[in-house]
Amino acid sequence: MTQSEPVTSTHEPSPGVVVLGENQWGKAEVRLVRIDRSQPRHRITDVNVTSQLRGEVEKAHTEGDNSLVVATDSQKNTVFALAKDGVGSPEGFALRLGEHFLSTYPWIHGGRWEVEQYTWERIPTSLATHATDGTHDHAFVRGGTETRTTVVQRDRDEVFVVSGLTDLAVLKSTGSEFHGFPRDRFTTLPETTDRILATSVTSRWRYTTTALDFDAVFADVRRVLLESFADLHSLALQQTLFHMGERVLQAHPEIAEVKLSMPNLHHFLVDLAPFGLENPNEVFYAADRPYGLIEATLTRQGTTPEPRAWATVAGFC
Ligand SMILES: O=c1[nH]c(=O)c2[nH]c(=O)[nH]c2[nH]1
Repeated sequence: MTQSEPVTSTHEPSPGVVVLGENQWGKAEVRLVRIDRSQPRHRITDVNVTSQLRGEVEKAHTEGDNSLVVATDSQKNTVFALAKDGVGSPEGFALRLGEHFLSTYPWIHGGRWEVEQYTWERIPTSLATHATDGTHDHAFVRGGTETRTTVVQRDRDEVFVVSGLTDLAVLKSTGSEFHGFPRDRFTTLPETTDRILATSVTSRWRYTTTALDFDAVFADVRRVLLESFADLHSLALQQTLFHMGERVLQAHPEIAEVKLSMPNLHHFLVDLAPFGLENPNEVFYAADRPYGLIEATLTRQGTTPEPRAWATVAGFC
């Protein structure tokens, strides 16, 4: 082909029939807040719910036949209606949504339900009328940046549950080294035996059963992640990441795989020498970008991978 030939004229009509592949539909990010006011001491549940269904709906795509399409608006309404009886754990709520849709509609064979949960803590108070433990009965403050997550997927009777957390910000002011790495003509990073180690942990783990107290397991996995981050004298963020994931698998047989994504949030020592000042690891510039990005999947040896559980969970290797 020469440059003067029109490109479109060289194209043959595409052979073959176009068929619909994997598809799902639903309502994304239904922001649901439920207040349990059965006691004077209220309890708040604050979640972001995405419901998506999978079923025999080719004709909706190919012919505009909506007779089998459970409207995304109905899915949103179902999220609110099921919350009337309480939300419970994110995993429990997602499993209930799945059971509701599959038992209501015979042609729906599966789906995906994602729940993010935000934490609220009670505000301290000195009001004797409110306080049972020095905290308010119905006034809350958002707790940190951290979010609890779950993605439940169902394919008929098969259930996959991948839970986790995002944006768990942690920092060690010492107990971290990084040296021994290869040097070439572009290497400028000094070796260090004492640096700040800071990261924002995103982790997801795959459960092998649904017969769990999901809230209790989540709380313990979070504890293990924090303790293992703190405990290890780190020679690299990679070593810290592996230690954290290993401890989770050791503590929780009901978890088959752990994925971790941890940015290395660099803290650079500021050169105060121009001002005639020493800086013995005290004053740092906290850079927000670029950052190192360390990611890994950990499993027990011999574990059968389950790619379907992870297929719609983005952002990990
Ligand atoms: O813990 C670290 N791991 C690396 O791979 C790396 N690379 C780098 O420049 N600093 C660090 N720190």
